[in-house]
Amino acid sequence: MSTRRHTDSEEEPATPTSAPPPNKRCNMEENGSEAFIFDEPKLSEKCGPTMRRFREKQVRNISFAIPEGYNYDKLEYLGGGTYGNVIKTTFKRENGKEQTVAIKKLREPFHDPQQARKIYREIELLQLMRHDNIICALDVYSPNNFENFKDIYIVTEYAGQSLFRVLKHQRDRSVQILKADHVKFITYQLIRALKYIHSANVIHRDLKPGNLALTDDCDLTVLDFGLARTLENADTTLTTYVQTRWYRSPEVIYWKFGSYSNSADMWSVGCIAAELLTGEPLFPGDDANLQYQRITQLCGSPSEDLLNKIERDNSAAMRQVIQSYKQHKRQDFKEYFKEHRPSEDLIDFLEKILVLDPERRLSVEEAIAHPYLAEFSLPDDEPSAGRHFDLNDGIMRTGSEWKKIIWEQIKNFQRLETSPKVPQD
Ligand SMILES: Nc1ncnc2c1ncn2[C@@H]1O[C@H](COP(=O)(O)OP(=O)(O)OP(=O)(O)O)[C@@H](O)[C@H]1O
Repeated sequence: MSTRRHTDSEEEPATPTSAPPPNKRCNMEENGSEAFIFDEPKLSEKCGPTMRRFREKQVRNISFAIPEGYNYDKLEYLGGGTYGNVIKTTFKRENGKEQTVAIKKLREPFHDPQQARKIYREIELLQLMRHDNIICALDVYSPNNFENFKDIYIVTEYAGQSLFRVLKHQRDRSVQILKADHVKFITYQLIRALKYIHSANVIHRDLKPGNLALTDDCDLTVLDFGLARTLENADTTLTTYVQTRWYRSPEVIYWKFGSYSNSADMWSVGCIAAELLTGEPLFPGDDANLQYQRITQLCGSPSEDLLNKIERDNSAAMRQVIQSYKQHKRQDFKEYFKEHRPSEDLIDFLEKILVLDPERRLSVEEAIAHPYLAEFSLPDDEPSAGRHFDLNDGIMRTGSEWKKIIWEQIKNFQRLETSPKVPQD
């Protein structure tokens, strides 16, 4: 049984209370956040794409529409990012069991066609992805009618504390919550999820601790597909804003490299695994230049071979710019990380992922077979998607076209057995 406490979200730690394996479990205490208790608000008339009733609730001055059937008494604020605000609540499943969920209210979903397309992708992927370590949508709704369609809510299973908060708590309190076995188990689950994601021909593009959640048992879930795209998509103008910079690969920040490939996600895995080991972000550059310096100080400046590839895929001018930066030799990883006493396997794993040339970086298939993860790896239980996901979102569409498409997407949302039932009269 987990020991859940409910206190302020900034203060509360997630603390593993027991050693992880042999059964691949690591107890983590998980916190709640602020609880908001209100007078009972009225149920609306039936409205929205699926004709449901809602109650309006304020959380941190943000108005949330809570569908009939959900618990609206106690809403906890989980956080807000670029694309929305998230609260936690529950609903009763058909079997009477309480399901804890995260409800994300998207911020200005129809601000522009690009934003609308991101939302479309996210809702599609949240229905297509079916994997233990990947979040899936239980419900999607809007309380608006088509004429004033502006608010979209996505409901996912509550997946636990964000890894960002666990790491922040470690730093703030100077405690070590994540021990070597936790680091390995978290990394394994991340790679297991990525194997599925890449096999579907999807790149996540925004892997970072804030997009990973951990349960009390140290089960990891990849959240948030807002920036993901398929490799087949014609939209190949890949801008550098796509990922939080600290976890972004050098080929994404500094030079275009062939087409943007899923090895960029592997770079993020390397940064996350190193941060799990040390407790500190690996390349926390305040700007793109400082970021580049930090990367090359550890991983070395581009080799002649890589420079040739950069020139081939970009221009001679780009090569010159890169050569004009201060040149660094690759450091000895064993020496660099020695105070954290990593295993030889972990050092080898990091060495093979934190490689500037994406063509030489470990692929997800190679990573899952690496000796570092052998303790957890069960090849028969590491599913692939079995097909490429085609999002059919490469066509340029206007804002109002996206509005119609997303309205239909919500109307036709594929409910799961664990989804809340829409009350019928
Ligand atoms: N299903 C979920 N289970 C648990 N926590 C969640 C879930 N979905 C979102 N969260 C948490 O809610 C918070 C806000 O999420 P959101 O995706 O809006 O922002 P973010 O990922 O922090 O930032 P950004 O979107 O700018 O990258 C995060 O701390 C995230 O971990």
